[in-house]
Amino acid sequence: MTFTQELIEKNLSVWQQCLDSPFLQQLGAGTLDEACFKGYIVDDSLYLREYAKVFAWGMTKAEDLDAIRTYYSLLSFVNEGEGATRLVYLNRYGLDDHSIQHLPQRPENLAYTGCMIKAARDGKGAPECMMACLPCMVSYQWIFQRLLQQYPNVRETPFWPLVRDYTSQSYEQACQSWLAYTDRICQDLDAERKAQCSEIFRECSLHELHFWEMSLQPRTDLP
Ligand SMILES: Cc1ncc(CN)c(N)n1
Repeated sequence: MTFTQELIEKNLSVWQQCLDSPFLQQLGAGTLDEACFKGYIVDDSLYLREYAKVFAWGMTKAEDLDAIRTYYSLLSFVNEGEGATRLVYLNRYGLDDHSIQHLPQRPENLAYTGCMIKAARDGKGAPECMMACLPCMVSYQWIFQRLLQQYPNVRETPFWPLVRDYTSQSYEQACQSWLAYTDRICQDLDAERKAQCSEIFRECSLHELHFWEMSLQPRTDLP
């Protein structure tokens, strides 16, 4: 078993709780209150802005071009894929990127991005940076593939563009290459550093769960 397979295995129960969260179950069934979804889209757009900063810290510590290429591919996926989908939803709700920038991240969101940025800023290098950003990318692939199996009719709901982003073959391939890169850079780490990496991955998986739980409440500061 590779290091990342071990990490995923250890955190599957948390990812399963994400999948079982009322927000995602209602999203799959198409019954989710759109006010909650709107709040999620706003918080997630703010989250993705902060997510980019994780790689800014990672870049300052990069020791080779492989690290920079991997950060770049993650960032461009987030910007061109996820960011674009969120913008379509923001527009549907009469909002845009500019009009939400002054809004605060809700506490669970802020705690998550703070944790990722700290891991990349205070960590020794690429392994810590990848640990902070992988649960975000890979848990969504795991969760949304299962959600689509459970609720094939999600295709007929307003939430399909979001689900489609994380269930495409190209997303799966991208996740596989980010995982393979992470396994390569972690293979010679000593036990202590592997344990620290594992802890970052765990914390970020738990933050994912808290983000889904937070999203069941609508934001109260949107027009
Ligand atoms: C909070 C969160 N976690 C994960 C993803 C998927 N990259 C996201 N957009 N937002």
